[in-house]
Amino acid sequence: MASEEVVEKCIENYKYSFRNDILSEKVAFITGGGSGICFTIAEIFMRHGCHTVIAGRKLGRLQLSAETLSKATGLRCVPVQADVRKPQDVIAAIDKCLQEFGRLDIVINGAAGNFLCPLENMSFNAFKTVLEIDTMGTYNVSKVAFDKYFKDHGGVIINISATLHLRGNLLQAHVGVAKAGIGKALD
Ligand SMILES: CC/C=C\C/C=C\C/C=C\C/C=C\C/C=C\C/C=C\C=C\C(=O)SCCNC(=O)CCNC(=O)[C@H](O)C(C)(C)COP(=O)(O)OP(=O)(O)OC[C@H]1O[C@@H](n2cnc3c(N)ncnc32)[C@H](O)[C@@H]1OP(=O)(O)O
Ligand SMILES: NC(=O)C1=CN([C@@H]2O[C@H](COP(=O)(O)OP(=O)(O)OC[C@H]3O[C@@H](n4cnc5c(N)ncnc54)[C@H](OP(=O)(O)O)[C@@H]3O)[C@@H](O)[C@H]2O)C=CC1
Repeated sequence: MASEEVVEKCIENYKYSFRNDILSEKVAFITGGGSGICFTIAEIFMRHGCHTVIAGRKLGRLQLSAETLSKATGLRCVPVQADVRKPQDVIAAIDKCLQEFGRLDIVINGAAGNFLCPLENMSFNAFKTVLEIDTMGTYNVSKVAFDKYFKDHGGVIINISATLHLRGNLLQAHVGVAKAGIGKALD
């Protein structure tokens, strides 16, 4: 692990609002599950009986997060390196999930990119990068999950959006556009 990496922490004294086995033996594929909000989504799913695959670009952090999650919950968490902008990575990652668990029930599209930048200073590539991660990444993962498993077995896709696109938002026009694409086109 690189020394600057933040070690994600699980919830202390987790209190159940739903039955603790409500996701028993289900499998969730969670992009962005190595950190932040989606790490905690993975944790809560696991506390309710769900095995998980967490996907992102930084394998070291994913491995550490998977160990932390499995230790806290007693469930399996498989870390997979994949850049959601690259269809071949996504195909390999969903294949890995199906090899490990033989099923897929839930996809969480949480991988995202953001930085604060006025539009007047933003490069072509900066704007494109955020759209490719958030919007195209969501499409890529959803398409592969559907083609490889959901088409025949059904399943649930949850896309993590934001409220940035509902009104104008200073310094985050790129993310507003990307999240609007998720909200309007893919829901
Ligand atoms: C929430 C804002 C996030 C960070 C800002 C920091 C502090 C926040 C302070 C206050 C917050 C205030 C309000 C927030 C309110 C609401 C938030 C709502 C929604 C949040 C949505 C989120 O998605 S949060 C998740 C954030 N997490 C991440 O972004 C992690 C992953 N990010 C990355 O990997 C990189 O940041 C990346 C998105 C740039 C992608 O990496 P990579 O593919 O390696 O790309 P690069 O080659 O590095 O860059 C590609 C082009 O983008 C240009 N670039 C990169 N950073 C900046 C920058 N800071 N400003 C301007 N341009 C930037 C880069 O130069 C490249 O362009 P070129 O033309 O040079 O090629
Ligand atoms: N934080 C906030 O205030 C808000 C967040 N959101 C949304 O919630 C979700 C989680 O955000 P948050 O927890 O803050 O962010 P984090 O920065 O902790 O998480 C972003 C995750 O996305 C992964 N990721 C980024 N780019 C790629 C890529 N190209 N391929 C695969 N994985 C990638 C990162 O992993 P890695 O670096 O390993 O690739 C990281 O784990 C996002 O969808 C965000 O837009 C919505 C509203 C507000």
